[in-house]
Amino acid sequence: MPHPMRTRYLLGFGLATGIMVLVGASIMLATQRFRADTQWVSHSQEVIGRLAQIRATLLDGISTQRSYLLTGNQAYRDQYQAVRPEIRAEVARLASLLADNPAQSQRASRLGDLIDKRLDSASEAVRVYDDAGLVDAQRYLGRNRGYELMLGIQQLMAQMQDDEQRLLAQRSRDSARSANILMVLGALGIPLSLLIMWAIYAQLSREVREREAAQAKAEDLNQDLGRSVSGLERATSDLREIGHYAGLLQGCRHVPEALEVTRVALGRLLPDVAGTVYLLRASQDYAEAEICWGEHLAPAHALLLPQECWALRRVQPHFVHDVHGGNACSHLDQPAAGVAVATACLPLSAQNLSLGFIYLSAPGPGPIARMEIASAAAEQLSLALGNLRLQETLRQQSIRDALTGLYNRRYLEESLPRELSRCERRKLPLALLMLDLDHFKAFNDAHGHDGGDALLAGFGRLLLASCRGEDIPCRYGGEEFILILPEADLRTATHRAEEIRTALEAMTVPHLQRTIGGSTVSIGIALFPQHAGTGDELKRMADAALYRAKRNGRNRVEVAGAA
Ligand SMILES: Nc1nc2c(ncn2[C@@H]2O[C@H](COP(=O)(O)OP(=O)(O)OP(=O)(O)O)[C@@H](O)[C@H]2O)c(=O)[nH]1
Repeated sequence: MPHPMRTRYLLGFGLATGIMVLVGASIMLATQRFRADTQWVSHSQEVIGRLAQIRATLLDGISTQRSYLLTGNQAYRDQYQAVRPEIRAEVARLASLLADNPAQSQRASRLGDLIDKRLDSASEAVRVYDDAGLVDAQRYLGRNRGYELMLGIQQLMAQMQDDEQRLLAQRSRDSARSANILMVLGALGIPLSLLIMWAIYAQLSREVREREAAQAKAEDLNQDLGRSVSGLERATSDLREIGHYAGLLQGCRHVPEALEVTRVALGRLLPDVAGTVYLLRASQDYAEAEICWGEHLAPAHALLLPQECWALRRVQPHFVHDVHGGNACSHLDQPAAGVAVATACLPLSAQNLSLGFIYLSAPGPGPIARMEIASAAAEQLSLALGNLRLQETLRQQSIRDALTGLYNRRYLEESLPRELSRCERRKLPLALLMLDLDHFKAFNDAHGHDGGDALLAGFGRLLLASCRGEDIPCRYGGEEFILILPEADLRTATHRAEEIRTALEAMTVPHLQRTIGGSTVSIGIALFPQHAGTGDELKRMADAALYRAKRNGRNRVEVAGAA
């Protein structure tokens, strides 16, 4: 809490407490005063009561004395005798009650004297009656001042009573005023202190609410910050992953390796997302699923036409939040009803050439999270695939003969020793076929150099078509070719050579709106290790066999050392 605010609250509490203490003290004083006033009221009432009692006792005593004088009944005499001490005691009590009021006290003293005198007179009448009888007693009564004394007593008592009545009225007023003060103090002071307390409480509550709101806001900000920090951490880790992935892609030597690296990287970056990489064939007529990870809720066809995918058609990412909602690519199979599936197709392209796309799917409805990272990965993969294609093209250009598509002589010189040592290690044979088109000069002369090229290209296609994966067909130079058949024995090699020879006989190639053909080939075969142990020797032996085939009439197959 800020310092000025705390001071204000302390002042407020101090004020409220002060008012409460003041009100409490005032109420206490007012109560005491009220009690005192009330006691004075009772006191006055008691004085008035005592006066009435004294009057009644005195009259009773006089009346009893007269009854005795009239009847002579001793009982009246005894009763009268008892009245005097009783009255004296009452007058003494009255005097002690009025001790604090000098005027009334003086009157009480005078009253006592007058009553004494009046009772003395009455007692004297009794004595005369006892001594001389009723007539003397009546005479005495007629002479003495009993009546005046009684009148004086009555007047004095009336004065005292009036004075006490006045005091009573005064004290009642004081008492009422005290009660009013009490009421006012209670009615104003307590609500005022309660009001101050309530104001402080309201202010405190408001501040508590404001502080809670500020705290909640701070917590929200904290959470936002936490989210930002974890987002940043995630982004940093994603960048690291993407960087690592790009580095691995750069190191890949061929496409399958790049695809495997992609499978692992995207599987880690998008853990709940299934994916497939499709690559377009070189002819661009079909896209084929090359590698996949996870389980697609909306499976896609393994082979599809480019127009079946929106991403391939528009060369733009295509996102679908729920395949049931429309706009899904037609290469997708519909998932079960009620199962929402989100999909994304991210195109792969490099050097303005469409290479394929990445298909991703996840439980929907979408969008699939972290698509920016998938797009970054797709870009990296596009670059890598573009580079690998370029490298492959360059490599092919460096090892292939442009006219026939066969391996060139340089590749032959590199691969023949390698294949020989591989077969040697595995104790397997290797056949080398040397092939030379017959009368090619005459063919050139008949159909022109372009016609000769068309025949060479056609023969290249024929050789490639007849080869297995491990065979190495090469254009050795001009119209001369070498075919390496690893693991082939004499029988296989001869059979393959015959197949090629007969196939060429039947082969025609289109040239200048007509077909030309009818060419033949002579083939010499040499076998490792049967005929030679090195590549050069093997070529020499095959060349010798070829020479023999030419010499023996061409369009035939000869085996080294068979002459
Ligand atoms: N069109 C074309 N002709 C080529 C090419 N390379 C070599 N030649 C020709 O191939 C012919 C080879 O002729 P020769 O070596 O005399 O052999 P041949 O005519 O086939 O006769 P035999 O081998 O004895 O059957 C030459 O006329 C070369 O000019 C090429 O790339 N294209």
